[in-house]
Amino acid sequence: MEVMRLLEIEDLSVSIGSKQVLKNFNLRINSGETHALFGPNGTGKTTLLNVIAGIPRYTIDKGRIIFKEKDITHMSMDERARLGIGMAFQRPPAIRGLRLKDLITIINPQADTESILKKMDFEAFAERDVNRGFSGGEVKRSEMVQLLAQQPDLVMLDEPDSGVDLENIKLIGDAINQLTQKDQRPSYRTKSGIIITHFGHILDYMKADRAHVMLGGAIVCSGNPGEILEQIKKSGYEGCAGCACQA
Ligand SMILES: Nc1ncnc2c1ncn2[C@@H]1O[C@H](COP(=O)(O)OP(=O)(O)OP(=O)(O)O)[C@@H](O)[C@H]1O
Repeated sequence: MEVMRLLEIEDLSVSIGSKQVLKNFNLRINSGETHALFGPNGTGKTTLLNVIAGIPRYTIDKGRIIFKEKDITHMSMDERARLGIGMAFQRPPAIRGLRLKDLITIINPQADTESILKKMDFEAFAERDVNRGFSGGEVKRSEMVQLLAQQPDLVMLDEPDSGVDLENIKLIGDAINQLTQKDQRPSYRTKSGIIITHFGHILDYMKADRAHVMLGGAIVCSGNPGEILEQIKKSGYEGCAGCACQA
């Protein structure tokens, strides 16, 4: 079967202010694959996801982002979302005056709001302003609710497990598996994901096909998620840079 390249990042260098964050960054994600991203604080993981989503505060110094065979490097966030890119942010803002159930309808007028809220055990939040006064774990579920409404082809999650309790992490893991079609046979899957996680807790509840270690704004090691986590625990991120994994 032919493998379809969903996302291809080619030799991407990105700065914010005077700081270069991503350096000659390369990554390819095929349709149906879910990748985990590890790396120390400040190494550029969030920057990578923000740049793929199209947040405009960054300067692209060189390189290209190709999504569904289109060069999206300079496309607006809206256009990227319409093309099928969705993201759950690490610290999304509260939106005063917009109820969560109305945001779901804006995201997708055809969305089955009731069943999405039920799936995330979030019915009680439907009438509340988006993320306003939500606890850290509730914000994560609110982000998942929005992604379930959007059903993106590439779902990007920035630390979906941080601050989430043991029961809700299972709900979030189930939702990620649904979004990335892990209930289907691998050859039938078309949806893909990128998940940033520090400790890998979410990986006990969802399936990732591949993982990468980022260091200094580039990928230094790639391979099986479980094996890479073990390697990081054993020899640290720097140890991964010198390991035998395929970079
Ligand atoms: N507005 C800004 N001005 C200057 N530097 C910035 C700005 N925003 C981000 N940075 C820097 O860019 C670098 C990469 O940040 P980024 O948030 O991508 O890292 P990260 O790998 O996601 O870290 P963490 O694991 O802590 O979330 C950091 O050193 C950060 O301080």
